[in-house]
Amino acid sequence: MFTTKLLTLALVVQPGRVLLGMKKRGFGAGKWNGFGGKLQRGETIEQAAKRELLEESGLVVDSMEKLGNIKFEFVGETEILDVHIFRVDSFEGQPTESDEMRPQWFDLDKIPFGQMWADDILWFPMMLQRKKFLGYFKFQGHDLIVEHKLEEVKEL
Ligand SMILES: Nc1nc(NC2CC2)cc(N2CCN(C3COC3)CC2)n1
Repeated sequence: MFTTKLLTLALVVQPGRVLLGMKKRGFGAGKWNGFGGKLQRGETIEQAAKRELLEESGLVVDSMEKLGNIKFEFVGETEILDVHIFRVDSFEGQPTESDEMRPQWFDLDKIPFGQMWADDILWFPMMLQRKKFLGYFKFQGHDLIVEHKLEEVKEL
């Protein structure tokens, strides 16, 4: 019996660079990632993605597109992480450090995949090319992908 946890992930992309945050605590601490978290009661996934980006980076979304959905399973655990991935192309504000995240811009040819979740190197290129994608990853612990599927789709 699996339970599913809905999570958001927003990647802020400007020409030639992407904004990532160093996660300072909690799940994924010590890794660079986009900005996101859980839904609050009564929130749509889009509303949660915008709220989490604002809370974690200080940025207000002007335009955002849903590009991906990846489900993550961990061997021996019964909770599936259902991550909805958004690309933000325009925003207001300056990236600001929060309790959760320390933001930093990265040139697209210098994305620190070695300090990110192991799945990122596989789907980031699709996100950067604005391709829509569905994925499934099975992890053994936090570092080893034992199984995965990743496909481009016409619509999510
Ligand atoms: N890039 C990336 N990869 C992941 N891989 C799976 C872990 C193996 C998960 C993931 N997120 C799930 C966790 N979420 C935290 C913020 O609140 C919870 C951020 C997005 N983000």
